[in-house]
Amino acid sequence: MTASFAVDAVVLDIEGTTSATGFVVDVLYPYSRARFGALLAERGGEPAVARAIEQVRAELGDPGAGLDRVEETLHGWLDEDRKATPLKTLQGVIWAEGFAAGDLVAHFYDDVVPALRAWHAAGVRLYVYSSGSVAAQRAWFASSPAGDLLPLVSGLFDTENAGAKQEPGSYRRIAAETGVAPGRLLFLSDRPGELDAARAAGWLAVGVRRPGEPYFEQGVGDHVEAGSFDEISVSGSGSTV
Ligand SMILES: CSCCC(=O)C(=O)COP(=O)(O)O
Ligand SMILES: [Mg+2]
Repeated sequence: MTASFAVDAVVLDIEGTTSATGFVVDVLYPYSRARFGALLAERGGEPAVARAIEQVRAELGDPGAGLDRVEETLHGWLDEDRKATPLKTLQGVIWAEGFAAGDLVAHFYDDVVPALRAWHAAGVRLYVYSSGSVAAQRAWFASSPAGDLLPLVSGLFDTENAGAKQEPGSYRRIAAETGVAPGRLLFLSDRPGELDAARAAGWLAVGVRRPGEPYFEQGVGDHVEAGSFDEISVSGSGSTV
């Protein structure tokens, strides 16, 4: 069954939606875990790293926490898969360098890249909204197995520049930033709480429910659902794909 939408823009979640959670957890997380210690010890003077360290200390309620405690906290958040902004910032720094070095290549489900190309060709703008930092998103889309997908993407949003993904205010902020009316924005995500927040902000939303993903069994609540991007038809300025 295909779900059809007339919209000006599609906003994409990454993990569980365009890409496999298993890849993120099994490949990207260990890559960052092995490098946090050196990043904190050697590059604490860089603005993004310094800000993230301060944010971890603030979360701990301990402004004097040493770097060992900061690193231990990051590892604990990784174990919990907590989408904490400073964790994501530091992962983004590490992953961007891993992608640039050719150590990492992003994962996209097979149905995703053809759909993104078709929607973009139909005049629909594409945005990303992920808990992964903007730096991580940029590197991810630039390093797909199908080549650089960034030319397809009009903008990138994360929990730092837009806010938490389960808050309707974040979606209002993104709508204002893109200049697209809420009813002409379609959000694709695997998480019901995110879909609820987008809908509360007046957006259209589709729950992407892929077998094997962590949220597959739970489902997407009362949202329209799709098993892949092949089941989503989007019409932009003229054509339908
Ligand atoms: C390239 S972003 C890496 C994935 C990640 O760390 C993450 O937290 C993704 O979460 P999402 O909001 O896309 O489900
Ligand atoms: Mg997700």
